[in-house]
Parts: sequence; structure tokens; C-alpha cells
Amino acid sequence: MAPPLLLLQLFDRESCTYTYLLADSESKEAVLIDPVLETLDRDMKLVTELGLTLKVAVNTHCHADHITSSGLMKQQVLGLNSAICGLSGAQADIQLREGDSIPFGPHRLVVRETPGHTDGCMTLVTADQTMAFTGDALLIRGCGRTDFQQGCSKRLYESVHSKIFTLPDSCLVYPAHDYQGQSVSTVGEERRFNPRLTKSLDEFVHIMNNLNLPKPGKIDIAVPCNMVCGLHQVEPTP
Ligand SMILES: N[C@@H](CCC(=O)N[C@@H](CSS)C(=O)NCC(=O)O)C(=O)O
Repeated sequence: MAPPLLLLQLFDRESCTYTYLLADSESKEAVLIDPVLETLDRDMKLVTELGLTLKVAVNTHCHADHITSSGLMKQQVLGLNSAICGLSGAQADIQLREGDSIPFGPHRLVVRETPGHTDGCMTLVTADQTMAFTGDALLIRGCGRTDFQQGCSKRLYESVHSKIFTLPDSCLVYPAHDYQGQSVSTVGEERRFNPRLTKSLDEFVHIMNNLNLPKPGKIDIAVPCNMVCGLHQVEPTP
């Protein structure tokens, strides 16, 4: 039997982003999902305190609301690789596609491409399908907006129904954001209670076309920056 997997859910108050630190308790190999620039020091301190070896810093997509810390983190952690979905068009050491794995110790995260919020969105699922890190595709009782960055509500609906709602009901759903103080859901709960994704495709498209959300405050800085792993206009360290 595989040794226990350690999971820490970390929060950035400014962007309401969840960063996830997953580690193998025996080998101490670790993966960081969706790290945020402003919380780089907090995350690095935690990795050091826990004696972890960070292997991969992966972004579930090219974020529009905050800058990733994965590029700067690479400058601080020897051997760390950045990763993103190849369909995002963004730079990273590892370009992931459907079915690819991110191994850490005996564990692995398996890629399911879930476009719709952006072209390059992916959901990362543990090999035993007990946990899914859904990025902005599926939020708790919500979902990512589809009004910019190649957003397409029909694609998002199809992604969630075919790639996330087909996971076991008990599979835990860990989103990239929450704006209501919720931290975790399950596939079964979202299949039954998600106010957007329980609707028909036509109703869903109508809802998404009428969200009328203001643009993320940092979008014009964050998107170009995240296309280059968060390192836009950052001087390389000697
Ligand atoms: N106010 C925030 C941005 C909030 C926002 O638009 N969130 C996105 C995910 S980050 S691009 C979203 O998809 N929200 C869906 C929803 O229904 O709220 C800011 O200024 O950064």
C-alpha cells in the first residue's frame, strides 16, 4: 500500500486563490498546485519546515487574477520544474496533455483537460480518484467565468460533465478559488447541487452570458506575466 499522501490547502486572501501542497509522507517528494506570487515566502517556509523536496510547481491554467510564483520559485529551488497544460500556450518546463501524469513518490496526479474557462484549463486527479483539483473549471457551487481568455460556456459545460462529473461521487473537489468561505466539495454534491451545472446546456449558456462580473483587477498584468511563468519583466538572478 502507498504511504499516506499529505495535503495542505493554503489560501491567498487577496485573490481568494487556493494553493495546494501535496507530498508523499515517506519520500517527501512534493507538488505545488497554483502557487501565488504574494505567498511565495509562506509556501517556501512550509516546504522547508516539512523537509519536502519540491519536484513540480503546476498551474491549472494561465490565471487572469493573480501572478503565479512558479517561475520565481524555480530560481530558489534546485531541480524544481514548472508545468502547465500545453493547450494554454504558456511557457513552462513541462507541457502537459490529457492522460499525462505528475509523479511524486509512489503517487501521481493525472491530467484531464477541462477547457472552457480558458483553452488550457486542466483538472488534476489523484490516481485513486479520491481527489480532483479542478482549477477554475469547477468551483464549489459555481464555475469559472467564460467571458474572456478564449472562454466558451458550451466547452466548459461539456468539460465538467464529461471529465469531472464522471469521477466517483465521493471524489473530493478542490477548486482554485472560493469567494464564499467554502473549502472542499465532492463530485456527488456538485452533480446534485451546483446551481449552474445542474441546468441544461442552453440554461447554462444563458446563465454564463448574464453573470455581468467586473473584470479581474489584475488581468492586464497577470495574463502576460503568467504566459511566461510569472517572470515577465523580472530580472533573472545571476
Ligand atoms: N474580483 C476578482 C476576480 C473574480 C473572478 O472573476 N473570478 C474568476 C476566477 S479568477 S479569473 C471567476 O471565474 N469567477 C466566477 C464567479 O462566478 O465568480 C479580481 O478582481 O481578481
